[in-house]
Amino acid sequence: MINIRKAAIIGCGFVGASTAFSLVHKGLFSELVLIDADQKKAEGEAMDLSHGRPFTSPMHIYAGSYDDISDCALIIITAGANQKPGETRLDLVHKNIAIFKTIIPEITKRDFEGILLIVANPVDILTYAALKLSGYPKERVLGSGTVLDSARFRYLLSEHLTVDSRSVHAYIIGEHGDSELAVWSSSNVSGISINDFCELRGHYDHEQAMNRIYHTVRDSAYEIIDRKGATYYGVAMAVSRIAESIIRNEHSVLPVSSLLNGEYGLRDLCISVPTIVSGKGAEQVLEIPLSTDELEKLKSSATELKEVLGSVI
Ligand SMILES: NC(=O)C1=CN([C@@H]2O[C@H](COP(=O)(O)OP(=O)(O)OC[C@H]3O[C@@H](n4cnc5c(N)ncnc54)[C@H](O)[C@@H]3O)[C@@H](O)[C@H]2O)C=CC1
Ligand SMILES: CC(=O)C(=O)O
Repeated sequence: MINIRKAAIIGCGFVGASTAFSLVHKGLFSELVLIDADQKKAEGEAMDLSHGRPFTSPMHIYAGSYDDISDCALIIITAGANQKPGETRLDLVHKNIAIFKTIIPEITKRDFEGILLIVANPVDILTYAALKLSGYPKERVLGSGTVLDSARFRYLLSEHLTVDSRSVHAYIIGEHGDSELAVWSSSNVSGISINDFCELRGHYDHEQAMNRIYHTVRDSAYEIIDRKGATYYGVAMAVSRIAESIIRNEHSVLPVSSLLNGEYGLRDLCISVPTIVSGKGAEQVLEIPLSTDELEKLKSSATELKEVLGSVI
């Protein structure tokens, strides 16, 4: 039986703890299980978060074990090494696949019937690994993908254009990593194409602005890691947004990472493209219109991921 009000977070480091904090504020769940290889860390986070309970909706937060997860509606996996300055996400693959090989069998041993949401990096590779290791139907395993990157993109566009970022509709797709791409061809502000809106706001040097914004988005994690050692607040908010769409069965379109089955001419890998996210998980991958150049970039991003998959799975 699934308890729709119950979730677990596996990995209570910077990202796991910040995700828990964000979920507490959303009030989506009434029970949150925290699991970490370092049990004391999970206990400390559960205590700290619980002390804020008088200020939020009632929620039982505790450090638990895998025996507590079987009735969860959602399990979020943030366990794994993070990037050190100069490391790419793909550099983490061997360490974090080894960690997933211990975590996923613990989950499948229990009668878990909910959704697995992967956040640890490299998220596209680990989402694929979780799918294969679990044997779950493809909808039930998704990665946070480029939801964070797309939020960074919308934020930077909103700053450039002095407009509310919620009115900016634009996606980063592909790998959550160095080969990701911006879908400029359909980017718009409330239906007005991005270049037209730029001109409305007095910006005419499209090429230069597009290059600057794309590179800033793509390199955001490196810039943050260089300054404070890790990124966690942005991703925590992205993850709780995905959780919200799952738990409230919202059918929101979010660029999560999930298994492609021929869409965009790609198959047998997990990569981010706009997807309907509902109580079923990654319910339907959408094929949005792409320019020839964007489709080529998506395919080359997929080729990079396939090469890594070939070396580890
Ligand atoms: N997808 C995304 O957009 C983002 C992903 N990340 C990724 O999230 C992951 C976590 O990052 P941080 O929280 O900064 O790292 P961290 O080092 O602060 O936390 C990792 C936690 O995982 C735990 N852990 C390790 N092995 C475990 C196991 N077998 N079972 C349970 N817990 C285990 C550790 O004890 C630690 O508490 C990294 O892979 C990082 O690259 C980080 C930011 C954004
Ligand atoms: C670390 C990471 O994946 C990010 O902040 O995008």
